[in-house]
Amino acid sequence: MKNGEGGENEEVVSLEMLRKKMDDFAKARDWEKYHSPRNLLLAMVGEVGELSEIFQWKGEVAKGLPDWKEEEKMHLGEELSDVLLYLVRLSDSCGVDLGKAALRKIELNAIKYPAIKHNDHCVGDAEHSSGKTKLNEEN
Ligand SMILES: Nc1ccn([C@H]2C[C@H](O)[C@@H](COP(=O)(O)OP(=O)(O)OP(=O)(O)O)O2)c(=O)n1
Repeated sequence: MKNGEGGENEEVVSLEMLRKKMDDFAKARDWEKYHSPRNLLLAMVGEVGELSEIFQWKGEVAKGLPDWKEEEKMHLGEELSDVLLYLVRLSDSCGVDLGKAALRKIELNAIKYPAIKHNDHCVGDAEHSSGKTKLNEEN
């Protein structure tokens, strides 16, 4: 079922749900011994490579990928999922609560990069404007 379609089988996907499913998956195959932090990191980087290959040589692509075939989007979803699942598993294997860590990081980002008031001509405090912020403003 697609997101937003409704229906009684629709579940909200949480990081905790993915963490538990990956744990069950590894236990059921006796793969816990292979799921060390280093192995999981390398596996995730490999999947980032596979994800990159999908975009390789295509040039810039429009947001929402309107020109892509359904099967290409399905493949993209699979590679994005591989990266996410290994990241979730890596975090678990390191004893890091990924959801909590990510929320905290968003708060830290907001302090480091204060929001710009709407209708302001000033693009932000020069002290806080990083190269990245300036690049985004130009796009
Ligand atoms: N030791 C392993 C092997 C696989 N997986 C899980 C996590 C990933 O979601 C997916 C990765 O499987 P593959 O290594 O078969 O990679 P792909 O699905 O990308 O297949 P391929 O590389 O053939 O395209 O399976 C895992 O948890 N632990």
